[in-house]
Amino acid sequence: MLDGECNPDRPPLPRDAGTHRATSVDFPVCVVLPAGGTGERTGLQTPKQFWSFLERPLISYTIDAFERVSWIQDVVVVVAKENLDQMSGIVQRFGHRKVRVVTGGSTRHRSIYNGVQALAEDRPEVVIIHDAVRPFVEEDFLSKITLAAKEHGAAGAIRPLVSTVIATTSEGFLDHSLERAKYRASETPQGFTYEVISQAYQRSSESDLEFGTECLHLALQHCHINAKLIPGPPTLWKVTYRWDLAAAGSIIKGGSRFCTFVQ
Ligand SMILES: Nc1ccn([C@@H]2O[C@H](COP(=O)(O)OP(=O)(O)OP(=O)(O)O)[C@@H](O)[C@H]2O)c(=O)n1
Ligand SMILES: O=C(CO)[C@H](O)[C@H](O)COP(=O)(O)O
Repeated sequence: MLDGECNPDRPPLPRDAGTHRATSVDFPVCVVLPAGGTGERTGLQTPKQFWSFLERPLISYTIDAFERVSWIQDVVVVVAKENLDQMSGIVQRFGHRKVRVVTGGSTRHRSIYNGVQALAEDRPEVVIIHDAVRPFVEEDFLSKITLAAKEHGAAGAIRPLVSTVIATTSEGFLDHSLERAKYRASETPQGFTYEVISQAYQRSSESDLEFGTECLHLALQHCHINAKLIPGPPTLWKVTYRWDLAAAGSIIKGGSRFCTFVQ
């Protein structure tokens, strides 16, 4: 069994033990973009991935960020059943040529699992998972995540926490607080060998799929893979609230000048 494969009975390898570190992506890579959510936290009717800026929906900008990368083969976009026609229309209208559209599930994990299953015949070396509502990801960072995923089995973007995380009692009082310097926010893109992500999902329980929020955790829990964590740029942030839609619109309309400002 090679490093990066999923063996739940094996203790994790020491990092970098006996592995060959590639410096460019010269193996098959596919992408899963979960876009099956409703965007409840925006308080808007239209799911955020379908909001348009300069007459183009947000999801199309995200797809474009991946289609521009020559070493990415296929992009599986996962959408809710009721948005399948709309998504197919977007693919046609904006000429997306690497995209396959598949039906999502009731939670983010279930949607991603459907996307991973859609790649069963391709069996790419690495699968990148990236929230459809993080449109500003760049090739340089995708390449870091992909190479680390191939080497370690799993890799993910992290950012410093902006606030301290505290636990509350059921009565709404402080229970305890975490030491902020020890923790990071987990973001996307994340990368996995196909073997790891498919096994991790196959071994997931209904409870994992219903309540879990972290693919890297599934790889740890079910495949004993400690993901390599790579600090990412602030532009990876996830469009979550209405305010974030306004910020995304400013970046898109302001072009690269704004991106340079927020780096
Ligand atoms: N059943 C679901 C739920 C979420 N997602 C996707 O997972 C990504 C990150 O999730 P989040 O920001 O939570 O999106 P929503 O679930 O749409 O937002 P909210 O939680 O506010 O409803 C989004 O691209 C979203 O479309 C998905 O593919 N399938
Ligand atoms: O970046 C992530 C790391 O796993 C996910 O985007 C995040 O966990 C999504 O969670 P939610 O759908 O609850 O916002």
